[in-house]
Amino acid sequence: EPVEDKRALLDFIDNIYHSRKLNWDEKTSACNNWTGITCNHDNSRVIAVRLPALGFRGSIPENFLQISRLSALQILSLRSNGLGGVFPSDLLKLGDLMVLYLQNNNFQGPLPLDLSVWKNLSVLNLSNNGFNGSIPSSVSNLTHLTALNLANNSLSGDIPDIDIPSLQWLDLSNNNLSGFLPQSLLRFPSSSFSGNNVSSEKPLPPVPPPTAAPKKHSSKFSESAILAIVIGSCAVAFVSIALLLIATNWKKNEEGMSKTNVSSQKKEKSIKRTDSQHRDEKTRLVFFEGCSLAFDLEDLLRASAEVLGKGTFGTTYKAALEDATTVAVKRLREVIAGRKEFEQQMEVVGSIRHENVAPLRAYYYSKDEKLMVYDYYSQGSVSALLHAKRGENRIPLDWEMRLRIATGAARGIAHIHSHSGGKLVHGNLKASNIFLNSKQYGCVSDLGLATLMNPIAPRLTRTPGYRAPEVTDTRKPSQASDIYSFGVVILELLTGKSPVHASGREEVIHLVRWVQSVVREEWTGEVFDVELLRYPNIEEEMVAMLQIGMSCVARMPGQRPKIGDVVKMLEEIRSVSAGNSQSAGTRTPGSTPTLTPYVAEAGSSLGQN
Ligand SMILES: Nc1ncnc2c1ncn2[C@@H]1O[C@H](COP(=O)(O)OP(=O)(O)OP(=O)(O)O)[C@@H](O)[C@H]1O
Repeated sequence: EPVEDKRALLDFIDNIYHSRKLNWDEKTSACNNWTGITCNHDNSRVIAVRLPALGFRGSIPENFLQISRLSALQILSLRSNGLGGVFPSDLLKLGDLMVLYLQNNNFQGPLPLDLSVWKNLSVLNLSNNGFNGSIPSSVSNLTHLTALNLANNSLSGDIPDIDIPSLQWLDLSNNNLSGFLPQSLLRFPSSSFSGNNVSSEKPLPPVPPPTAAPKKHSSKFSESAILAIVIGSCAVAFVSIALLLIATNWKKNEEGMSKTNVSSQKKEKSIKRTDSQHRDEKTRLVFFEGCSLAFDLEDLLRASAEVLGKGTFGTTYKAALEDATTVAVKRLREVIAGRKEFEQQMEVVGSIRHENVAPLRAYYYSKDEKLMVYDYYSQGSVSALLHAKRGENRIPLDWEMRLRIATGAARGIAHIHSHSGGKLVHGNLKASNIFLNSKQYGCVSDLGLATLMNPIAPRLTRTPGYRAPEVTDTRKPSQASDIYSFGVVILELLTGKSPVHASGREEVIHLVRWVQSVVREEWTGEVFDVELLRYPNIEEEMVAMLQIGMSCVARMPGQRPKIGDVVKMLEEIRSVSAGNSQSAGTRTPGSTPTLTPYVAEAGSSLGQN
């Protein structure tokens, strides 16, 4: 047990107001039981203290770090608390510190003049406080710094020449800084300095791009590329520790246990000591794009991880990263694929960049844990947008939006279907896997997992109604079955009904069969969502979309259109009607396009049911 470290922590917590209770008890093991505490491999020292958003008030007790107490600390997070007072000078005793998060507090006064004690510091985030005075020039002595965030303070004066080649992420915005930008900082985007009075106009020779800059896009992953990205730009040890801890933490939460996984701590230690050849399998967190550098995932996830829902393939969590970014982390269950196959598939999925496909940002694979990290879509999925109950902050989806959702999603699917030599299949299309991109077009997510999963086990949780009739537990999804599932989504957008839903008479209705039978009875108008009836002159467009949806759900895979044709047909809906827009208001009754071919097909497929 790290007796002195434990004492220091208890002194700290006893002398500061905090609104959230901690389970720190003198009699229990700090290394194994205490929230927010991580120890080294033999539990002799505390190496990380993460206490975000605990409702601390007041200033950090002075001198709580007497000689040698907590001196092995590498990670300290006290972010998002109400801590005030001047910069806690005790922290300058922590010579091993690598990550310091004090953002979102009420600290005041100047920054310490001499920062050079932090010779290993990699991430420093002091943003959103009330620090004033100038930025100490000793910042340049932090030669291992990769991320520096001093945004939203009251810092003034000139910006010092922070010539640190390892620095990849810098934010000094919204202070009172002035003067000229030093040459060493011209490589950072202007947003790093916005909200100040600094000028970069001084004529200066151009600076070559930094050699240690993160690789922005990486679609091909050699071992060394993965390492370069992860170690070079992301402070790998922290992120991997973080993931290990999230993993154990989530497990803990689920199992109601509160035991820290000591063996993973041992692994974490070995990760830091070893190089690529000896990399433990648990270090494999792979980012697909230059990652945000202050990415202390564990710290942030633990503060605000929230379950978004359970799906076929696992549970998805919402997690806040660094204050502004939020990600969705999908924790996969029932993966039957081996490591190699899994990684290969992730590489394929992660290399897809298209505005209508939700980008996979990172993944993590270990024997016990498989995670996928996506952007978080705050508007929620199309399923949520369509089916949320009235009053639940629901914005009704107007017709334009439904058209954009269908068109965008179809373009995304077309991109997926053209990938990998035309062999890639989405495999899990449904409204809860379609989101809105920044242009408010549909954007498909969650692709390419079907081949990695146990086809039998997830049956219980599979959302019914989207699966093409030919897809069975032994027959894997195909591009044609994607088209069927997408057809169901189109029908869902048109009818506002879930693919399988209870009718008033407690009867289960299958959307596809219901639409087919209504159309066959020539009551076409009855299928459309009542919410759409308030928009004038859209019947023609709705009927055109219904025809597309119905062709996609044809019973025989060979009869379904290819996605390229679906995209074209969807795009034509608008361009045709845009051309007609003048006459639309004076359209004569009876000019609605006929449904005859689809009625015939619907009839025959119903017959086969
Ligand atoms: N990136 C994201 N942003 C916002 N919400 C998301 C994100 N990814 C998933 N969700 C939501 O979280 C919930 C759970 O998603 P998840 O993908 O785990 O299950 P699902 O979509 O219901 O089923 P499946 O596992 O078959 O995809 C769903 O409501 C989904 O819309």
